[in-house]
Amino acid sequence: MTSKFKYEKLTPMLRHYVDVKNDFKDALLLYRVGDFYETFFDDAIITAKVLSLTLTGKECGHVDRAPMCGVPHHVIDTYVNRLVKKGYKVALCDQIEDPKEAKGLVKRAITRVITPGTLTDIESLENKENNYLLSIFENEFGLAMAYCDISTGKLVGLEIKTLSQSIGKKAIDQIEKINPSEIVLTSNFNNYDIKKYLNLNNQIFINYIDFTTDYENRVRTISEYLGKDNLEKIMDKRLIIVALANLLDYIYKYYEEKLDHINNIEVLKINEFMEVEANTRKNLELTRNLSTNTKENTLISILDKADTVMGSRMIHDWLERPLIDKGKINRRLDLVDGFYNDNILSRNVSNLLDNVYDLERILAKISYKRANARDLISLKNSLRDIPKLKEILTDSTNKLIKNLGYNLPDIYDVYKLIDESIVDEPPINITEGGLIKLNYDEGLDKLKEMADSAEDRLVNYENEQRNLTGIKNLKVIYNKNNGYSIEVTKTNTNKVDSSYIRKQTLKNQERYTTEELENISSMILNGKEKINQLEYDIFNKIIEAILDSTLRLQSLSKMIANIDSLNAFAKIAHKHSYCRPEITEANEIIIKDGRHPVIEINLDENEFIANDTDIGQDDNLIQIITGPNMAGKSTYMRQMALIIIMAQIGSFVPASRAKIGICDKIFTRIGASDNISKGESTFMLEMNEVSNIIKNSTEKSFVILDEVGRGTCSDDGLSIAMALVEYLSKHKKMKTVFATHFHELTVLENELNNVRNLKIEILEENNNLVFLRKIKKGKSDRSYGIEVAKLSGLPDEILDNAKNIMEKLSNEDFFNVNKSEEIKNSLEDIKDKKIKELRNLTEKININELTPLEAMNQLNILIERIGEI
Ligand SMILES: Nc1ncnc2c1ncn2[C@@H]1O[C@H](COP(=O)(O)OP(=O)(O)OP(=O)(O)O)[C@@H](O)[C@H]1O
Repeated sequence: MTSKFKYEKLTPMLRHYVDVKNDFKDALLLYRVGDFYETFFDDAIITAKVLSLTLTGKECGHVDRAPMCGVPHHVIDTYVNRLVKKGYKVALCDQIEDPKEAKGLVKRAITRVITPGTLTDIESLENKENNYLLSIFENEFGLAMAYCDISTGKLVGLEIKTLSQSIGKKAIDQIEKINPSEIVLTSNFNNYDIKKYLNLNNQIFINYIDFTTDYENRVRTISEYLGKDNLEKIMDKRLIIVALANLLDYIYKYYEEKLDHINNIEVLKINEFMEVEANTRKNLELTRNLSTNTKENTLISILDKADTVMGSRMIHDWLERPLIDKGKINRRLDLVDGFYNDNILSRNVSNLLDNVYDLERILAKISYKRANARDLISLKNSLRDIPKLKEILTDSTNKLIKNLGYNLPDIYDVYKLIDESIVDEPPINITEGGLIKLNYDEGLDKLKEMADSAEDRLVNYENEQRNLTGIKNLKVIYNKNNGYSIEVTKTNTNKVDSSYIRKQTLKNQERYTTEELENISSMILNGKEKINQLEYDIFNKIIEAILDSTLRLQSLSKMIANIDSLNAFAKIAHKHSYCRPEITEANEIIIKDGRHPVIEINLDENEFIANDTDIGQDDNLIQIITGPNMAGKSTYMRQMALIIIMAQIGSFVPASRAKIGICDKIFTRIGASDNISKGESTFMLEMNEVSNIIKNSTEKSFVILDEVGRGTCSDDGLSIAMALVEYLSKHKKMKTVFATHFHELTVLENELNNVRNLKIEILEENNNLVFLRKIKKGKSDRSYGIEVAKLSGLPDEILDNAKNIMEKLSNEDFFNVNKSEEIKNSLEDIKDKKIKELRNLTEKININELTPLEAMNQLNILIERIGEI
């Protein structure tokens, strides 16, 4: 508040506003006044600007009016979401007593504080992804994370215990996987790598909370909010206890009541999943496309064919964490197989799931008491077909599918409760009646009967008054401010009865009331008020009853997500002709007719050329791929990695046969996107990544190296690449594919027994290249860079000159003469050619035939051409 407004002189309401604001200085304060949420002073200026609203003013006890802006209460969620998405924290201050009963200023208090991680409005959230609030805690023993999606109730804890120098990197990989919208850190948090990462990713909202050394207090917090069973699960994980307690404290700072749907902590052991580091996830375009940063043309866009949003979120989860346990992978594959082999079942399951809404988020909404009757109807519709789903699954001849059906919890009672109580098309508002069906509550039915008879009385009374006065157009009307009145046109006022009491005079009408009308109207209005209140009470009881079934509903939504995800994998397997991979614990990857799942669907049928892979045995651990630019080297290497990941999340794969030896980690060193903003040069980044691969890979890892060594001059690059392959061959046993334009590397096949050469074939036809895209054993002779550059439309002059220079470079004598002299000569050649062209041009100009304008244009052209020499 600017100093020109003195606190003492403000009106009582604005003084209270300022008091509340002082406790929530970092938030925009929206303050309920009647049917509006209003905001004042500096917050009003910001809010008006961000939301493009009109900035007005309010009398405030000073000469100047206080800056003010407001939004209607029924659309508050939309406005709050917009503010939060722009990076603001918003505090809502509500009226907590009925204004009619208030003596003096209506009591108000903060009821919600909304930040990106605590957003719960279903409409504003990306429904196929979780919206996580993440808490990180680190001490000398390691680092822990606890994260929660308040809009679904998913709560996870994990610990990272590793060498302190690599803890930051590992934590950043997890942050990228979790993709939180908000992070809670303790005030003493000082991990340099993470802080640097968060600074660069400034779209993540950061909150600092006080650090407490009182460990017992942290334990008590968990016990209070999650109960003893959850506490027991993590009793030996002290780091998670602190991170989780901090998270719960933050969540419950603004939710007074216990949130029933946040009731279970899942402990994630990160070494039970395949390690795919952040840059590899990016390079392989698992969930984000490298060029547009959207989901378009990513692996998730292929895999996510779930019918429910819960299924979509589960597929996302699976893709973030591929499995490494053969049994677990096969359990998923067996079920996908079950759906794959029963097309009718798969289609029927899909049709039934299509009617299921976001059960997790509806349940969460019910839990934090923000559900309306329409949400209950969505819940009812989602539950309607569950018995049918159970039936078709248990009817399956496949035992595993049968079990999926048996395990589905029986939830018909919740369906029945909503079906019997809530009208089919209820209003959004839950305080104005019209929610509860007839015959559900005897008391409510009686009140409604009485209200109906009062309404009948009103109709009769209106007729009686018309007869009594002889005024044919006399009407009994109702409006919100004045209640019921008898309305008579001005021309008829002389006919009204003497018992009529004048209430309101309008331009053409006069409005009256009578003792009788007052009686009837109070019967109706009191009746309505009582009905609304009773309906609201009944609605809340229904909510409580549904909340009693929280655990069953949560287990149902998990199972639905699971069934949906497995069935989605079966559907895509059919659609794109994938095969079931054989999972082994051996070290080899054998793929027959493998395809790149994303590139193939962007091409016409059969246009994608399938290729085989055989890697991992003692004699073919390292494969050096040479071939022209554009031939398909990167595509081939990426497709191998994607097929491995797909197999390990339990999906069928784009191939006609695949034997996948489980990989513990996948690393890629692809391309060189500059990282100057992070203070690293392209070459430095390349070397850092290679060094990280060498340090962290095991014999179970799969590594892609794409053109390592190209970030520096060719002699240095080649030397590094060669030394690297030699080192990998002698000291490391991971499966490595290395695409390169250093053809000299292919000599290593003869020298090292685990190195094999592969090439991608092309045809040269009439001076043109035909890409065959077929991988073969052997080495390629040239890169055909100039021919490929020709396809890009580079000017002929450059291409011709490049050929010229290349010929000279390949001439052995070239190294004996001064290189710069050679290049200078070649540049002189170009200069001569240009002078010749200029002379030709001037010879063609006939000055006598040119208009002054044409002469000017010619002059311009000549000046430009001379400038090029
Ligand atoms: N097997 C294939 N079948 C059909 N088209 C393919 C195949 N492989 C690659 N392509 C097409 O060729 C394009 C170039 O492939 P890719 O980027 O893999 O070539 P590259 O050899 O790595 O090239 P460079 O050496 O220039 O990086 C791809 O974008 C794709 O459209």
